[in-house]
Amino acid sequence: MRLGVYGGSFDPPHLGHLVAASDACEALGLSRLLWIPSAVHPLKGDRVRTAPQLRLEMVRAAIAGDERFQADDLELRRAGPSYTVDTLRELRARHPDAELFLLAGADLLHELPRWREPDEVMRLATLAVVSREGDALAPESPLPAVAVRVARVDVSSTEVRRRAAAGQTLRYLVPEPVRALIERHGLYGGRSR
Ligand SMILES: Nc1ncnc2c1ncn2[C@@H]1O[C@H](COP(=O)(O)OP(=O)(O)OP(=O)(O)O)[C@@H](O)[C@H]1O
Ligand SMILES: O=C(O)c1ccc[n+]([C@@H]2O[C@H](COP(=O)([O-])O)[C@@H](O)[C@H]2O)c1
Repeated sequence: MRLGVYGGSFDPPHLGHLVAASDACEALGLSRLLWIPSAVHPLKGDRVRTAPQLRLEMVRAAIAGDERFQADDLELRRAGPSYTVDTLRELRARHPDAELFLLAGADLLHELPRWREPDEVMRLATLAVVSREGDALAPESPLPAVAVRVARVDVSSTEVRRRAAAGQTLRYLVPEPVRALIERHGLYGGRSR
């Protein structure tokens, strides 16, 4: 089985994540893609404010109905920072025969050497670097990785949070059930519609 691993803060999940995940599934021929919200981000730490359980709930709402996608709370069940190497070890133990693909945006490529045990991360999984159409070609990377071309959807969680705080609509940037959760819980300090 070719198993994809998509980790992130997902604060909140948005259409950019969904299009990238869907295109990567097709391009890599994945049987399944696990969406894994981080509990404590190893580098951002407490800067991710929204409660992990709520981010998990938003991920579940975002991917509902797509049988290729599955949310996994394994990082939420672990204490301490959510190191990717620990996640991959756990998945390797759970699926000894699976080939693991770690999806990462091109923006993560330069910070990867600062991750915990980057060599082990690269041994446990094939790094699949998601780059969007129109991106400048990635600078020469010393890391072995496959490049996955995905459609460009220029949305970020930062932009969604900014709009929510400003009371602007989030329609068409996040899936409708995610928008409803943001509204219901009054997330990001605004009255988004
Ligand atoms: N619009 C997008 N298209 C494709 N991939 C994306 C997009 N936005 C984020 N990603 C990728 O999704 C993964 C998880 O990202 P994350 O949850 O931090 O979202 P983000 O939008 O980058 O958040 P923030 O704006 O808070 O930094 C990362 O690998 C990131 O590169
Ligand atoms: O393992 C590490 O040291 C490490 C350091 C930084 C980020 N990560 C993981 O990278 C994924 C994407 O992070 P981000 O910054 O896009 O939210 C997320 O699953 C993080 O837990 C992992």
